[in-house]
Amino acid sequence: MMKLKSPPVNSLSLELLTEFAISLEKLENNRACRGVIITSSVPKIFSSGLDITEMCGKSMEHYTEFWRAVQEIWLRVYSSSMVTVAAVNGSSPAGGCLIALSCDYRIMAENPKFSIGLNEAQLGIVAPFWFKDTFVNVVGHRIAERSLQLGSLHSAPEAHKLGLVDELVPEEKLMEKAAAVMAQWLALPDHARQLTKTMMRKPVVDRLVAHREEDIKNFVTFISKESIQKSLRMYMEMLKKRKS
Ligand SMILES: CCCCCCCC/C=C\CC(=O)SCCNC(=O)CCNC(=O)[C@H](O)C(C)(C)COP(=O)(O)OP(=O)(O)OC[C@H]1O[C@@H](n2cnc3c(N)ncnc32)[C@H](O)[C@@H]1OP(=O)(O)O
Repeated sequence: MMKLKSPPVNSLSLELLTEFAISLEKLENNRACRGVIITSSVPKIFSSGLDITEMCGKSMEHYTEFWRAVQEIWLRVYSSSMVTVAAVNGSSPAGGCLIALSCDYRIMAENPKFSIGLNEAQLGIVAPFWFKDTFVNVVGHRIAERSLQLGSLHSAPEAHKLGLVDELVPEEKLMEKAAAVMAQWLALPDHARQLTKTMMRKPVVDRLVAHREEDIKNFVTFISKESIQKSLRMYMEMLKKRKS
């Protein structure tokens, strides 16, 4: 099991992304480990997505390093040879949702206050093509298009209805259910499951691998624009005001 543990809201900072990638690599290289459940140790939050402070007021070099780390975590989770189950025990916007979408199966706590989705448009930013591809592969084109354009965050019941999460369970049953799903997936021979997963996901993975440097350049150019920096600053202020 891998628990995201970076209070208060599991923002995906460069540090957390790097630790996460190293842990996944260790598990991937351990032949005895055939599956991983990804969850959070922060109450009510799975992950608040990318750490916005990593994308605000920093140097081009920093944005480059940060975006490479975001790409890396997606590549590792999406193309993992292990069975990956997301036990979504709280809200999971944007980058948090991407991690869940990249797993083989998503179980979410049945709490209507928890929300999940790719809300980038609400921040005035655009979800990159590989976020979009991952989303389309889970929910289909029409639902992804509407949800992405509106930057929708869906409540847990709505997310289940849309197919964004596979199952809802009472919060206290989440880990038990995740373990049961894992056992079900692990009952199959690894090689058949792994080859099938690769066949289904390879085109999307290959697309980023082929355009990785271009994608980094696009991100750095986009995020460095003063208009985008202003949108992100305003969004952070809104988050802080909402609190007070
Ligand atoms: C051409 C290529 C273009 C590429 C463009 C870029 C694509 C970028 C892709 C992905 C983007 C992202 O992932 S952006 C992150 C989006 N995340 C969100 O919108 C979530 C924002 N947060 C919330 O809605 C809430 O915080 C919460 C629901 C997650 C939790 O609510 P709660 O009430 O429990 O907590 P607070 O809101 O009080 O937050 C506590 C504390 O954390 C700070 N915070 C929250 N989220 C983030 C974040 N994502 N990054 C950094 N900091 C965050 C919040 O401001 C509070 O800070 P203070 O205690 O200092 O006030």
